[in-house]
Amino acid sequence: MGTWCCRRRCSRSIRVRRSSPSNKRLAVKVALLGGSFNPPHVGHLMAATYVHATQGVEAVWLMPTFHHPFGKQLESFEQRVRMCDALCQETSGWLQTSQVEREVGGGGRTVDTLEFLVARHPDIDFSLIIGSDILRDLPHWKDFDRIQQMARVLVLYRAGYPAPNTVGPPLAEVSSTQVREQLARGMEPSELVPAGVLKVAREAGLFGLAVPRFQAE
Ligand SMILES: Nc1ncnc2c1ncn2[C@@H]1O[C@H](COP(=O)(O)OP(=O)(O)OP(=O)(O)O)[C@@H](O)[C@H]1O
Ligand SMILES: O=C(O)c1ccc[n+]([C@@H]2O[C@H](COP(=O)([O-])O)[C@@H](O)[C@H]2O)c1
Repeated sequence: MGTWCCRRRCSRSIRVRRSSPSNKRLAVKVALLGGSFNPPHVGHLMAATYVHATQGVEAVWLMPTFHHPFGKQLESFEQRVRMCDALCQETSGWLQTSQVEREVGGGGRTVDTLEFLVARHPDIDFSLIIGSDILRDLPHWKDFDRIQQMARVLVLYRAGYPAPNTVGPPLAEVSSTQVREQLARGMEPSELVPAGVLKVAREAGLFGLAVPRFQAE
């Protein structure tokens, strides 16, 4: 049995078991959590952990957007990848960052990313995680029907956004917007963001944070 990694240039070289492509029952199951991750927070970690714990997937890939389809202004892709990697450090290795959206390029539409991933990894069964807040945006997504043909879509109940047919209990009431607001007010959002993620943000001076003048070697 060989090993298999989330992508050729995975930002973290964690590997999971590889299944035989000829035996669908042994296919690797991977859930994708796409997002801006500006910054990643404990809500993302809880969402990924819930899916990993209950939905029979071996890995969850965080997929930071390269070009946001709706033109959101974000910190650089590289810094968001670094923060996602720091979030992944909170797990035993089943949570990984995928930089696939940089590779796919284009308008950052999820259907295009999925087409790319399905072609690259014929031996993987993909699920797509979305929070229930996203449901209101779906009419503006490109080809959501096609997405549903390629992946099982898991709609998690994001606290504050009740909707029919969500999976699981309400998850944390936390957002990147709330984190950015706290940082802008000079607060330390240490209850919303893992310390390792905040460290990356501080060291890089993201979200208007002052870059420390002296950093330990
Ligand atoms: N607290 C949460 N509970 C459940 N799902 C979440 C939560 N936070 C984010 N998600 C889901 O994670 C995905 C990526 O979210 P995103 O990176 O845009 O974070 P966000 O907190 O919604 O950011 P922002 O406040 O900047 O809009 C989306 O599918 C979103 O619904
Ligand atoms: O495919 C689309 O048309 C589409 C439109 C808007 C958003 N998305 C994706 O939805 C995910 C969550 O988006 P957001 O705005 O909550 O960060 C992220 O992976 C986006 O690329 C996808």
